[in-house]
Amino acid sequence: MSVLAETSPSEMLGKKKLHQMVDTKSPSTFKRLKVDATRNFPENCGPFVHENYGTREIYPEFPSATKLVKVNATRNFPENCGPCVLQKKNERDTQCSANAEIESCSEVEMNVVELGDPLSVFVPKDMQFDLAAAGACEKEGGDSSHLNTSCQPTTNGNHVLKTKEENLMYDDSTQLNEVLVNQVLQKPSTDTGNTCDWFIKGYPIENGPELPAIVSQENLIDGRNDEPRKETNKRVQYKEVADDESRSQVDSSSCSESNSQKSGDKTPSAGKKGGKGEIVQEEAVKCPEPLHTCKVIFEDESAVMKKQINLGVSQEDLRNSDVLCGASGHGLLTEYEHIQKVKEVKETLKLFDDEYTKLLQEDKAEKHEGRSKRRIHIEAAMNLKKQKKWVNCEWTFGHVPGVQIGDQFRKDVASSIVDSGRYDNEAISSETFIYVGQGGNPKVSLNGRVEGQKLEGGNLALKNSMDLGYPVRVICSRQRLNSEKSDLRYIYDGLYTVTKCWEERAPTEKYIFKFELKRNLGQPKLTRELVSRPAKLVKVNHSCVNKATKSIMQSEFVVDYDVSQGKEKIPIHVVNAIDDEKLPPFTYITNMQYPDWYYISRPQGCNCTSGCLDSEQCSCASRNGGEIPFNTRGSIVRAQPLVYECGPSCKCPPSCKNRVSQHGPRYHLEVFKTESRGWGLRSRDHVSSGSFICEYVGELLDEKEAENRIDHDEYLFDIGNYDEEIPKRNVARSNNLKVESNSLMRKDEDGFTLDALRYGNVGRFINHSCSPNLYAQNVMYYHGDKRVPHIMFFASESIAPLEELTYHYNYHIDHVYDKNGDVKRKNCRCGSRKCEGRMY
Ligand SMILES: C[S@@+](CC[C@H](N)C(=O)[O-])C[C@H]1O[C@@H](n2cnc3c(N)ncnc32)[C@H](O)[C@@H]1O
Repeated sequence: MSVLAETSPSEMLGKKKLHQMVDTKSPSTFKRLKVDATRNFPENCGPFVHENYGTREIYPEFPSATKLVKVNATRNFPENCGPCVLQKKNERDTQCSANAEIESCSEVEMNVVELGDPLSVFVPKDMQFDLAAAGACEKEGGDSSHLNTSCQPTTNGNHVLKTKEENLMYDDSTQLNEVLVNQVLQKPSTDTGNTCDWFIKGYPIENGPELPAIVSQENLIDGRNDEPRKETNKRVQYKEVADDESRSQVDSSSCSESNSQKSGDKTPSAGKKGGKGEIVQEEAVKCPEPLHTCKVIFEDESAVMKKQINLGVSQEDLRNSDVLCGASGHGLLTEYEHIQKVKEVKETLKLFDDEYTKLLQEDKAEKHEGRSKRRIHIEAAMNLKKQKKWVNCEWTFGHVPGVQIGDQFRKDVASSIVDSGRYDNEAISSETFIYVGQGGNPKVSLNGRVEGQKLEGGNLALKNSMDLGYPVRVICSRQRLNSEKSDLRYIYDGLYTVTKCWEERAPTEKYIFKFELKRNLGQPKLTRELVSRPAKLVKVNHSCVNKATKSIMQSEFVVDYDVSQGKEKIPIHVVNAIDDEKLPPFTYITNMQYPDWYYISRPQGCNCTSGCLDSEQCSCASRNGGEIPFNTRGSIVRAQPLVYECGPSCKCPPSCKNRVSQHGPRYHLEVFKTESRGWGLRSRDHVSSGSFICEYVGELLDEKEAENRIDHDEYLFDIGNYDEEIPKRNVARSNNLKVESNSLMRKDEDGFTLDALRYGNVGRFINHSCSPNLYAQNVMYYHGDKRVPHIMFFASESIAPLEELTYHYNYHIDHVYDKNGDVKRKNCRCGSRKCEGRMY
């Protein structure tokens, strides 16, 4: 036997194996060690812990707990407590935080979301355009301050992804691209009374009656172009839509009888069927009230339904409409909405300007008296907020509705952007620049201490934007020559995409993040009247920069785009920024490989057809002490000796909330080469505490076979060694449901081992750390043999993106032996402050 307790001489021959943690950090599985597993689960440490700035608060939602427990948030597994699970969004998660953001305008401050916060970048003046030289900003009164309070939901990744979907709203599942345009406002046209003059952008209507009075916005755009717009051969046809269906897709309450009648006039659908390749239009109703939902099905995405309404908006405004150029982040604003937004924003800017000017005068007077410390732009913004004059309070990707390229603002703009101007950004060309991440800037350090930048806050957000391909708004700053500092102007430059990001050593010797941003195509240029392009173009050789600085994120370091070869739902990249080594070969498997001799016994499943909602009735929950061990977000509530998930023998659906780890990894995991520990594993996403990471999958070996493999023991993992004891207070909740015996009756000779050397999954790359952020959880779901539980890794704390994922191997020093019975030693290189120096 490989890992031996002090006492048994017969066990002095054997191999080293990997083990789950057995100390206070996780349930015990360690063979032949006497470990009191119950001390992980004391009576006084309840479930459902909520992290909030060091105070973890029990979340009463599920199942029932009401007390507050103060826990040192930096510890993985407090001695008396299981893993801490984020249960409830904190206040910042759910509320518009524009106040706080505006108040804290000191440097680049971008709201951070756990995943994918597309954001705005402020480009400081030293790489900006010389507007004064170009004669811009001459009109004092014409410049407006901008008050665009994009209150970003500072929330978890799921929310943001959802937001993205809400904005994109393309449904690939349909044969035709289907675009749901929410809240398409339809107001009475001034010249036609209660009618809505819809038109289809740019396409000739061949099959089907003509639409009335089509004044395409695109025609207006074409008018400014010398180039004639190409005619397309796309045909527009209409699908027959039953009145009922039509009405239900628009707002039935507001579009009643007259709509259905007029749909006969306006929708040339009657009698025509939408065939393959046809555009199918399903709305074309006249509606005196705003529609709430208007369903439009297009042959392709570029056919955008628009509405021309005389709103007193000049053609100039319309020409500047970048929606028409496809530059909008989501491209789904109708002309009407856009024009409305432009008006709205302009009005708000004007109000802000007035308020700002008023306060400026007051301030000047106070300064004169030597008593002013006011931040008037914030005051002005807050005054407008009180008057409920803020606009664009929803988070949106892409352009801010109503803000057009070239718009100038007097002071700090969207809540996500704050003046910087002190970072060494570099312009590469008129379309590309290198943006330096936030933090670690000696120019802004208050205490003179300069620290390396971290992949958090705005830096993380930018990286996420890169990964997700989200557009980033860029705002440039400039100060007019010979003008006062208060006359700093910001100019909206449009959308950019983060194309690269890397880490490099700054002159301060600290590491900083750099991001390459490229201007999105199809956007109106900042014209010469507005800006002149940067005078100083600094040429940077990217590859040199990256190689010299050991970039960890460049695609050139990706040695494999999916080590799982499509077997996992989310591809797993392999990156090596250290040397030229490739990943040693192995066969990727996603399920434990059972030997022929092993009999897979089926457990008795639950009968909950509706998804184990009633944890008191579910027999799987009863095995877990009457509780579903996961919260509503699928995070494990606490470490347990054994967790029972529902499985193939259960009647509940795959979506049952008691099936978490069996669905495989949910995060973008990445195998990467470490400096001194071979390959390791990390997540490109933020991981919240209690989240499932992956299983440790390998060949199942019996004791004898494991001994045979002692010379190649790097990937051996002893399993099934644990004391199963469910805390009494939980058992008490199991009512009269049958609870299986908790006694494991484990004998040493029953030992099983997993070997992931030849066959394994991503779990085989997880290294040991003396300060781990994962723990190994025994989970049962597939079979009923408790000697062979699944080894599932869960996060024992929140983990930042790209932080290495580790667990404690739990070797006992001087108790790992080689084939000859000699003690084996291995130094630990986990690098943590608590490192014990030796792994075994
Ligand atoms: C399961 S493998 C982990 C993946 C491995 N690093 C690789 O390259 O495939 C275990 C082996 O990784 C190395 N290792 C893991 N954690 C380590 C640590 N903290 N210090 C030194 N070596 C470590 C040891 O060689 C160990 O036997």
